[in-house]
Amino acid sequence: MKYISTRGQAPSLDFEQVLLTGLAADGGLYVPESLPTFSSEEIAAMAELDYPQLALRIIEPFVAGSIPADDLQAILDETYAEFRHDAVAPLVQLANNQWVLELFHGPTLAFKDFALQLLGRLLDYVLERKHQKVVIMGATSGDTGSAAIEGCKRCKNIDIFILHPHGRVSDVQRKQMTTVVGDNIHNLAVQGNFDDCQAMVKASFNDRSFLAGDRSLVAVNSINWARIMAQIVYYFYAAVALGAPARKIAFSVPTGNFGDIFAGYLASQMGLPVERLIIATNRNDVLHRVMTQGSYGRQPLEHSLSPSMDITVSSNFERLLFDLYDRDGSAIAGLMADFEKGEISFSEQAMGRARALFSSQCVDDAATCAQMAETWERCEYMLDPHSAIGVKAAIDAELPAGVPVVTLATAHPAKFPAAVKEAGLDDEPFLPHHLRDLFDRPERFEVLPNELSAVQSFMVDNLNS
Ligand SMILES: Cc1ncc(COP(=O)(O)O)c(C=O)c1O
Ligand SMILES: N[C@@H](CCOP(=O)(O)O)C(=O)O
Repeated sequence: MKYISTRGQAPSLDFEQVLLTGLAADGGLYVPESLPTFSSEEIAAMAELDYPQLALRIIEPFVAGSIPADDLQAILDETYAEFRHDAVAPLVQLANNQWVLELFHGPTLAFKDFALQLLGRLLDYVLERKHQKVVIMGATSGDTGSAAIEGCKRCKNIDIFILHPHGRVSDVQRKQMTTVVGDNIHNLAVQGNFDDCQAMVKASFNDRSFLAGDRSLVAVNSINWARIMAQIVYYFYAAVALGAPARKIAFSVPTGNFGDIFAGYLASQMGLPVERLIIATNRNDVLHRVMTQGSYGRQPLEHSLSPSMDITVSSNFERLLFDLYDRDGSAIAGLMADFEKGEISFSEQAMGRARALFSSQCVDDAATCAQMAETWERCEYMLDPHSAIGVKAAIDAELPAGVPVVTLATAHPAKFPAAVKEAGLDDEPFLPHHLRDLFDRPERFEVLPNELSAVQSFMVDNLNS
């Protein structure tokens, strides 16, 4: 399997190379040159597989040539054995044709664990064999950071630097990152917002010269292809459990960086019968504006009750654009250059293609709280604010009668106790046992100004030899 850049000017890479990088040299994002596809019979047969077996079935074609299937299965078994639910990603029914797919049973209580606990192990496997050390740089609005640290903390060939917006992640999210102590783990609280942190990460990938020596810079954000790849699996898992391929399934996906929903798009391109992908945003609604107005522009970032989705530059949207524009790298390079200068508009043809599969909804904080309260009162089911945005969008979506809609429940409510309180729920969310003493653990993090040079100097000064 070869991977090519969305901007058409970078060398193509194999899986091992794409795992060990971030942005392509031309500033684009790597995508597979072609996708594996599954027939209806093959999809029906997936019902027999448990989660790690299904993961092998979906992931193996993307990895082929880099990691032998037996080794990959062992890595997948170990990764998902760590989850706290036998089904790994259980489905819960909230109402007729309304389901949630609980993606928060991993060690750090968010869907990021599905990809990042695997990514850590894949990196460890590859780096050990290559006797290579790398530097990881990642930006987080709260969840990627802890999942990446948890996934990589055992890898002695990695130094990991995670940038989070100072004071803008929940206390639980911050503690989950900053209480993991190790010489190779560095938490940087940047005096800016998530967009600032993500821009610094991208700038560092675009010019890696600040890292003297031969250490490669590796991404843990969803700009790394392996992140997206791992997230395709649970779309198949949920859809098959609800009767695919004999019937179509819709998904509602709380969206920020467009990584999770892009994985759903890929599942549909690989043969899964998907009726609709609902882009559910908080009031940072750049993607909802794309769908309703056909234009994409920068907006001031607003802080909301769903902080992990406080994002206004949605990285992976470029990967979808690449397909919407017939995989024309120079068209994408042109669009992204214009986006740097201001608002861009998309062609009628591109928007028509997008609207054939995607719809969107923006859910503000008041509606988020109302949905959390309604679901709690009706089924005693506690949603986290991000998942509540997905459920609200699922309920409001106009779908053909009888089509089940699955909302991806992307985080555990105990990560966001303030939002649960604000929603007026008469119960508290409890952290699972392994995190019960989280607030007693000592923290370590560095507060840095919102300046690239300060962040890069910190990284260089704190690299382990
Ligand atoms: C809890 C939670 N839900 C939803 C999202 C949105 O996912 P994505 O960025 O892949 O669109 C994120 C992170 O961005 C998240 O942390
Ligand atoms: N919500 C994310 C933001 C980063 O997105 P990613 O999927 O590109 O890593 C977070 O919690 O950090």
